[in-house]
Amino acid sequence: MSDSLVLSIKNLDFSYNNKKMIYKDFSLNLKKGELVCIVGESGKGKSTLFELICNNLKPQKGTIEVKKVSSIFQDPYSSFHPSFKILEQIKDVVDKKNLDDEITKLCSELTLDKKLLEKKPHELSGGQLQRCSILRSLLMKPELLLVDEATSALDNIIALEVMKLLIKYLDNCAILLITHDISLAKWCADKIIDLNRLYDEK
Ligand SMILES: Nc1ncnc2c1ncn2[C@@H]1O[C@H](COP(=O)(O)OP(=O)(O)OP(=O)(O)O)[C@@H](O)[C@H]1O
Repeated sequence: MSDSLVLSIKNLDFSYNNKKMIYKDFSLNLKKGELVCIVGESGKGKSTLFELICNNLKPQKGTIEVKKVSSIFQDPYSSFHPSFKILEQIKDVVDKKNLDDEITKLCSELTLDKKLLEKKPHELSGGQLQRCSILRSLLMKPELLLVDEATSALDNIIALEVMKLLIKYLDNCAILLITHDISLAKWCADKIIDLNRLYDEK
C-alpha cells in the first residue's frame, strides 16, 4: 500500500454463511485527509464493512489493507468496560506522553467536563460517554477513524461541534463515517458510498 493510502480494499466479496452477497467486487481507497460517508438502509452492510476493516470478519475474496485504525460506535456503553473508571480505560490504550495536556485541550473542544473522566461509564449520560469515546479514539492518534452514527446520541449543537472537531482532525487521518443523515453526508463528505445503489447493481 502506498504511503498516502490509509485504507485499500480491493475486489472484496463477502457474504455471511455463503448466503446473500453483501459485497461483490467492492473496492475502496482512502487517503489521509479524506472523509467518505457510507449511507444505506438498515441491513445493507454498513456495520459489516467496519467489521471487515477491523479484521473481525474474513472476506471470501479480495484484500483489505489498513493502517492504524480506531472506531467510534453508536452505543458508547459497549465501548467501555463497566467496572473501571473512564480515565483508566483511556490510559490503557494511549501514549502517556503529554497526555494530561492533550486531554485538557480535547475535553474543552468536546465541551466535556474533565472531572467526568474520574467516573465509571454508567455514571455518565449517553451523550457524555460518547464524547469520552471520541476523546479516547482521538488520543489514540489513528490514521483511519471509523465512525458509526457516533453523533446521533448527541443533541444537535454538540453533534455539529463534534463533527467539526472530527473534520479538523482530518489533518492527521482519514475518516469513514456511517450515517443515516444524508444532509450530514452531503455537508461533510468528499465522497458518498450509497449501499442501496450498490445493491441494485448486483
Ligand atoms: N453475524 C451475522 N450472521 C448472519 N447475517 C448477519 C450477521 N450480521 C449481520 N447479518 C446480516 O447482514 C446484513 C448486513 O448487516 P449490517 O449489520 O452490516 O447492516 P447495516 O447496514 O449496518 O444495518 P443497520 O443500519 O441496521 O445497522 C443484514 O441483512 C444482516 O441481517
